This record gives sequence, structure tokens and C-alpha cells, in this order.
Amino acid sequence: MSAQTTLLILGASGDLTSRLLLPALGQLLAREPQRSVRLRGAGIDDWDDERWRQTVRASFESAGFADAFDAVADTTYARADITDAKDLERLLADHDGRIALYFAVPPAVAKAACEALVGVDIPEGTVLALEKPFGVDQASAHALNSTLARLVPEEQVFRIDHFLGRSTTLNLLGVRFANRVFAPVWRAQDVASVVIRYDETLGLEGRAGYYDRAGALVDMIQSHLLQVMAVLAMEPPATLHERDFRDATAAVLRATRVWGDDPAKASRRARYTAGRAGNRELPAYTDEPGVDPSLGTETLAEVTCEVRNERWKGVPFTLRSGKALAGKDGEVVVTFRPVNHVPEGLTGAAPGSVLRFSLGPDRMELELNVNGGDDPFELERALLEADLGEGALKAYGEVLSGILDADATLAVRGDAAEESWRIVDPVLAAWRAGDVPLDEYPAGSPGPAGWPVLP
Ligand SMILES: NC(=O)C1=CN([C@@H]2O[C@H](COP(=O)(O)OP(=O)(O)OC[C@H]3O[C@@H](n4cnc5c(N)ncnc54)[C@H](OP(=O)(O)O)[C@@H]3O)[C@@H](O)[C@H]2O)C=CC1
Ligand SMILES: O=C1O[C@H](COP(=O)(O)O)[C@@H](O)[C@H](O)[C@H]1O
Repeated sequence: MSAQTTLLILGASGDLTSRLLLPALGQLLAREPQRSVRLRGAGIDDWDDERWRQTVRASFESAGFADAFDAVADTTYARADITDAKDLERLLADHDGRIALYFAVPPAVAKAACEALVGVDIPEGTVLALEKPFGVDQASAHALNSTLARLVPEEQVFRIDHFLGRSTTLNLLGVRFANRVFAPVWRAQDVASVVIRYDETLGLEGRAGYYDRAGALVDMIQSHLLQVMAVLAMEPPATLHERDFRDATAAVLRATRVWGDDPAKASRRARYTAGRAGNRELPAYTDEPGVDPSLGTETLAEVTCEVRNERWKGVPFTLRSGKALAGKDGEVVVTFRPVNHVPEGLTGAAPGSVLRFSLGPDRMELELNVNGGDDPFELERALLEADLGEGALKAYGEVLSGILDADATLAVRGDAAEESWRIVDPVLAAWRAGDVPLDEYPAGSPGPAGWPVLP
């Protein structure tokens, strides 16, 4: 039986809460009915308990976990301005067992709330969960880390990155560390390049208030894709426990630089014009409601990095993500170097083998050179495919499970969050200085004409 945790969602009337957190909680409670969770909602909106309960019930139902509602049916809602220390004190007084505060609020509100918490008596063991973006650059992330350090120990701070909760990301661990065919070749001598790509067909979806100031680089690469890269490139840890795992991933980020230390040459950016993506007509990004075209926000970003250590020096890691593209397609692609010598007598090309991990649904593919077809000595390409099924929990379910168990393994550590900004800050500076053109691509296309096609 798990210990009781009070999960207090701050920003309970918001989009993240109803669309992602509550459905994930429903799934978690349905799969693990032994969990004892006391759910509380709080926010600035003047809701009553009944409206909140309806929201929780509807979210559980929408995800197919209506029955799990009974486990939290006594949930209540408190109206509160979480930037006000008195309101925070009142909220924190209502707990039973450990308390987990989930800041499902805009980043500026979360920052103000953390500052207000400095003067508040925080119950022992309290966990703080903060959404991305964590700061707006390295300096602001550092300042926020300093505030958090005054509140609770680092292991009780959960900087959420739901890509770390994806079963597809976690699958990198087993494939790499539990197979002698891969473990010894996971290094620069054998790997030619790595691509981590997350293409979406979705456009802005009414998120101008946030996205127009973030853009694809901050929204996806600074956070999610660098975390996936860190998992792929880390040194083998002795255990997957919090300290070992996060030491290893943070070390990768510390060693990472933009390729050639030249952000202008190592990055690309573009934004979509009108078109049809995912069977929907999308207006040009600049015509989306709430967008300020003068900000020059990109909806597609690409950065090539180098992990400067003994294992990876010289291997380009290309990270790319964008919206309104031709297909929803997230992949990690490891391209191996070709063999040094193919025996005379085998004909045809022998390019390097390619290992692909889908970032959802869970699939893997290994492209190999084989022979033995019509002409037994002619090389041809063969594909080994594996469907891995769905992980037991969706990404936010995994995230919530960690929070409720106070296990921060799959949360971003403070130093790693700062390092991620340290990597992308020079790219943002180069873009602001106009050193990289803002290209265009029609919504529904694979990207701007002229951009290299990724493997
Ligand atoms: N929505 C999404 O798909 C995702 C969101 N995120 C992150 O999650 C966080 C929340 O996003 P999202 O839910 O979309 O934002 P919303 O604006 O939809 O929700 C934020 C909620 O916080 C409330 N709020 C604002 N100020 C205060 C305050 N002072 N005290 C108490 N409550 C307050 C808002 O009330 P009111 O509406 O009345 O202002 C609203 O209910 C952001 O950091 C975002 O980047 C991350 C991944 C995905
Ligand atoms: O955090 C975010 O992630 C989503 C993509 O992740 P998914 O799990 O929903 O596919 C992205 O659309 C969004 O812009 C970004 O903020």
C-alpha cells in the first residue's frame, strides 16, 4: 500500500489540468488502485467543489477511466491566488500525508508563487512540480533554481519534461544497455550521426499567448529533445536510481556544444505559411489569432550539437522539431558507420546500418545490409521491425507516478535545466541578431525546400 499523498493542483481550471493531468491521474489510479491519493484543486477562478468534481469526472471519462473517479470523489476546490503567501499558507495547511504541489499555471505565475513560498512554512517532504518552460534563459533558470533551493531539497523539485516519461524514450535504455550487439558500438568510432526529430501536423491550436514568445526551439528542443539526447548519449550508469541516472544525463548536457561553436551555421529556422496539414486547412502562422508577426517566431527549428567527450566527439546530433508539417513523426535515428571492408565478391552498396526508435507509437526498426536473394552475392537492404506495444502509462501518468512516489528520476535536475539553456542561448542570440534567415514552408509540407532531408 502506497503512503497517502495529497496532490494539490494549482491552476486547476486550466488547460493542462483538464487535458493532460487529470486524464493521466485517471489512468494511474485505474492501473494502480492501491494508490492512496487525496486530490485537491486550487486556482484563481471562482469555481465551487461541484464544478471541479465535474471537471475531474469528465477528464477521467474522456480518457476511458470513469471508474477511477470513485478513488478521488471527495476532491474539493479552493479559490486562491497562489502568488499570495496567505493563500498558499491556507492551501498547505490542508494536507494529509505528503503534499505534492503541481504548478499547472503560466511560468510567470509559478515563479511568483515560488517567491511567495519563501516566507511560508512548507510541510516536511513537500514536493514541488514545475512545468516547462523553466526560465527564459540560463540566467533566469539559475535565479529560479536559487529560489527553489530555499524551499525544499533538490530531490523534491520536479521540473517536468513529459518526454522523459514516454515509454519510447525509456526504451532507449533497454536496447542500449541490455544488448551486447549495441552496447560496444554506441560510440563515435561506430556511429556516424544521430537525428532526434519530432514533426507535428498540429498548428498553433490557439496557444499564441505562450508559443509566440517561445517558438519551436524553446518549446521542443531546449527541453524535450535535449533530454532525449541526454538519455541516448549518457555513460552507462550503475543503476537507474535518481542520483546515478540524473548524474549521467546531466554530464551529457554539460559536455554539449552547438556544432563548431557556430550557432549561425549549426541551426535553421522557419515558419509555416497557409496550407493543409493533417487534413485541416491552416492559415499562415502570422495570420493565426494572437500572433505578433514582428516577433519573427519560428515554428520549425533545427540545431546540430556535439557532445564533446571521449565517447561522442565528432558525431553530429541533429535535433529538429516543427509544427504544421506533412506528418506526425517522432524518431530517434542512429546511423552507424559503414564497415571498413566488404569482401570482394559481394556486390552492391553497403551503407551503414540504421537503428530507428519511434517516439510514439512504440516501434523500432533496424536497417541492415543482407544478401542471399535472387543473386546470393548481391547486397540489399532488409528491415527488422518490432512493435513494442504501448507503455503501461502515458507520459503524464509516468510523470505523476514519480511525483506521488517522490521519486525524481524522470524529472529534470536543476543543473541540467540550466545546461539546456546554456546550449541554446547562443542560438537564440544568433537568431535575434538576424544571423540565420527565417525560412518559410507551406503547412502540410515536409519543411522548407532546400533544407537537407534527414535520414
Ligand atoms: N496546455 C498544454 O498543453 C501544456 C501546458 N504546459 C505548461 O503548463 C502550464 C499551464 O499551462 P495551461 O494549463 O495551458 O495554462 P492555462 O492558462 O490554461 O491555465 C493556467 C491556470 O492557472 C490559473 N491561474 C493564473 N494565475 C493564477 C494565480 N495567480 N493563482 C492561481 N491560479 C492562477 C489560470 O486561471 P485564469 O484562466 O483565470 O487566468 C488557469 O486556470 C504552463 O507552464 C504551460 O507551459 C506544458 C505542456 C503542455
Ligand atoms: O510540450 C509540448 O509537447 C507537445 C508534443 O508532445 P506530445 O506528447 O503532445 O506529442 C507539443 O505539441 C507542444 O507544443 C509542447 O509544448
